[in-house]
Amino acid sequence: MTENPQHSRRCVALIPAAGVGARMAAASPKQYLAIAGKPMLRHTANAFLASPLISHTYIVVSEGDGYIDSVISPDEPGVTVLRCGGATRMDSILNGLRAVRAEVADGDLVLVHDAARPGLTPGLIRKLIDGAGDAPGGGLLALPVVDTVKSTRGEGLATVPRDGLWLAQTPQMFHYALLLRALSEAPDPHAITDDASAVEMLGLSPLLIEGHPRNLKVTLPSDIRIAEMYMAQPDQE
Ligand SMILES: Nc1ccn([C@@H]2O[C@H](COP(=O)(O)OP(=O)(O)OP(=O)(O)O)[C@@H](O)[C@H]2O)c(=O)n1
Ligand SMILES: C[C@](O)(CO)[C@H](O)COP(=O)(O)O
Repeated sequence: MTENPQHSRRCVALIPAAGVGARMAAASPKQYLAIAGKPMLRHTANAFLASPLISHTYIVVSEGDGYIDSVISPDEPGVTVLRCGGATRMDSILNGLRAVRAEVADGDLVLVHDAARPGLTPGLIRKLIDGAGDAPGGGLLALPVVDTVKSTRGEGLATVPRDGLWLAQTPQMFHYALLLRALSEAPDPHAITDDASAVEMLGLSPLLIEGHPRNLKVTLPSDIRIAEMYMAQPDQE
């Protein structure tokens, strides 16, 4: 039973999981690497399946993906695998949005979340929906920058003032119609690395909701042990 008493709109998850994990340089795509005894993607899907706020979860994988059926059983309730992954993360998300057009209403909230962020919890999902579910520009989990930021973009080394700087996480949550429009109209979708950027290009300002370090994106081999440490502390947030 999905908890949704005060809204007619539903909340659905869309997990882009069609990457190759080049920076991880593993034998399989990183979303299938074992973390605390389970494939990374299983942890990520479980966070949404355990949330009473999420009506359905869609997972976008590459057309020739040979791993997914051993992680998500084809008849598993509450989750649908879409074999429409694209050349980039944004292509995969846009393909996924178009694939579910008949099942998702324009006013439904879509929570786009990286398969590579297995530390997500139902508590963080609720925090995002409660904090930004009614915001016209949607919202995303993010962490304020706590280190000094250096830049080598210009001549020599420069320090970038860190006040007001945040590191974007996912889920990034928007009404279905807005996100579909933003990604479809983005002038150069391959130049943007997150969904909020496309929404910002429409002149909207998604709300930043403080996430948690456990929700890190597992990108490099050194991230695996960090993720496993957090997996050992279930539902810390
Ligand atoms: N064409 C792509 C590229 C990425 N992703 C997904 O987007 C998420 C975040 O991307 P990233 O961490 O960059 O994953 P990869 O692209 O696999 O990693 P790399 O850049 O190291 O190859 C991941 O869950 C990844 O599976 C996707 O669905 N389709
Ligand atoms: C969407 C994201 O996780 C927000 O930080 C990030 O932009 C993904 O970047 P990647 O290069 O596709 O991993």
